[in-house]
Amino acid sequence: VTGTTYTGTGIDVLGQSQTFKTTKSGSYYYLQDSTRGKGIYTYDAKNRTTLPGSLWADVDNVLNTTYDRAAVSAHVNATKTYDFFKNTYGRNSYDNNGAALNSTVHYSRSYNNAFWDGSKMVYGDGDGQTFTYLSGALDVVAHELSHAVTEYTAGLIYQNESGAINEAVSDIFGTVAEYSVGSNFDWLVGEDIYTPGIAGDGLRSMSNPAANGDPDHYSVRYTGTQDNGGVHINSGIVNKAAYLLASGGSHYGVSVQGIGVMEMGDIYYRALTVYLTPTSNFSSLRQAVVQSAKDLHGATSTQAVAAAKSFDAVGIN
Ligand SMILES: Cc1cccc(C(=O)O)c1OC(=O)C1CC1
Ligand SMILES: [Ca+2]
Ligand SMILES: [Zn+2]
Repeated sequence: VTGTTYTGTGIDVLGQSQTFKTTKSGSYYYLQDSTRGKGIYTYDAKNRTTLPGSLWADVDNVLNTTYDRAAVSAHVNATKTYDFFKNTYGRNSYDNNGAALNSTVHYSRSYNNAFWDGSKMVYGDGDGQTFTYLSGALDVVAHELSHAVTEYTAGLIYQNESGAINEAVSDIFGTVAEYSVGSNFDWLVGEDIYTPGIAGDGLRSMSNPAANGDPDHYSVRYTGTQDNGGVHINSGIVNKAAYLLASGGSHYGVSVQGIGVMEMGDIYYRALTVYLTPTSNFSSLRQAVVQSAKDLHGATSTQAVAAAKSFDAVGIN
């Protein structure tokens, strides 16, 4: 809408008070932040499946109802993710040209899912057991937006090894975003909105993929056809390598020197945007990450050595 920028207030899915940019037009305040790129827009699907739904309109710029929470989280977490990519990597939205960030919440009924549909992020409410409102987690929002970044850069095909890299890239930047601009950092994915009745678990674990039954070494990779050839399963192998590169540790008898979360993120961002292609497999990912570490830190740097070791530790040559 065309209007005037205001600062709205509200409560998010996690019960935290938030402020965010809104646009007043006529007698409504809309969840439209016109201060970032071509804008951040949050829509309401009203528990149906027609997309994008209607731009979220509020009468008093105060979003404190239970129904409002999913929208507050989607808008705030999209804002935080926009700022993360801009401030950390100099990337202006997913297309690096300020593309509008569109999110839809209250999609369908009890929908245990979140996805990037090629032009917008879509979040279900969850069924209250397996998931609560999926926009409530920064690492989930950044995961979904990272799918868009991947589409505009490496274009990793969403199946088999290239698809597992696509998924791991989203888990990696979801976690780096949580470390950089979020709160309660951990190596779990989606912990803030997964099984609200159970503490300490996540949809996936990057530090210990096996905790969720996912592989943490190439020798135990999934080779079946489910999940587009295991894109959310074999991502555990790459997630483990990224975790080891950031935090260090010993795995399958291989010791890795940790270089920190942000330096790991910088290396994977360069690999994604400079070297990876739609058909990259795990072996080409190793080459891309090691080369990126050399580009950024030097051929014989600690970072380059650790990058190679992190792939040795998960059996990728
Ligand atoms: C919950 C869910 C189901 C299916 C696909 C995805 C997907 O976006 O790949 C998905 O969202 C996530 O994985 C986010 C990180 C928690
Ligand atoms: Ca997390
Ligand atoms: Zn994903």
